Amino acid sequence: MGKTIGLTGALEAYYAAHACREAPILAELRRETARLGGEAQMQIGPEQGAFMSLLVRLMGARKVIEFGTFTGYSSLAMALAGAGRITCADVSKDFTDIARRYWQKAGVAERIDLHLDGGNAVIARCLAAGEGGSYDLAFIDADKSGYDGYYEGSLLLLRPGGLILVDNTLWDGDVADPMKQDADTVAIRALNDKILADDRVEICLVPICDGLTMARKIS
Ligand SMILES: C[S@@+](CC[C@H](N)C(=O)[O-])C[C@H]1O[C@@H](n2cnc3c(N)ncnc32)[C@H](O)[C@@H]1O
Repeated sequence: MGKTIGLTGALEAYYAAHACREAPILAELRRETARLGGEAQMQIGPEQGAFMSLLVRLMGARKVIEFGTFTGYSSLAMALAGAGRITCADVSKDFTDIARRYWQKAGVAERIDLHLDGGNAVIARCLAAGEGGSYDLAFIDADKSGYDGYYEGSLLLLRPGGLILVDNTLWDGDVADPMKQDADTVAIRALNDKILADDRVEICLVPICDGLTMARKIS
């Protein structure tokens, strides 16, 4: 067995109470997003937001691209951590209207470029604008069938030493259940296998929230 502790019951509650301090504006966005109902479960957890904020700060990440913005939690967390320019791709105006409101409220809106478009179109636009090799960090959290394309696009957009974060790589446990053969699970499993064998990156799959894979572009 591995060494990663399972979080259930009292320990899970203890972890939730001690994992991080959530900024008031992020907590407010979490409360507003919860009012959407079931869709709110798409939002990253506060501990993941804190982890990503630390990574942005530790790397001094200035230029970030995000696939899947939803109501803006991850982008807001990274902007508050000092990311200087965040390119966001999302296809939903309704969800990202909420994000825009919170970016304004937090005073970071001028540092975020939202493209209301699919992730692949945004990659193509960034590459056509000569931005290949210029990003510090990419966060992949959009449609699961698109993950492989966003991963390959991120490798083109990142500088050597840049970091890709791939969300949901444990997919609620379904990746380890051979009975689960739906398209999203199959896509995530395939990408996990590919990243594990990919010598373009150094990796660690961190079992935070729904699983977050860190892949550092080597050269
Ligand atoms: C899991 S949510 C993102 C959560 C967000 N990172 C956060 O912290 O709250 C996934 C988002 O991907 C968006 N999406 C779906 N298909 C997409 C596509 N082809 N390109 C870009 N975004 C897409 C959805 O509209 C949704 O807002």
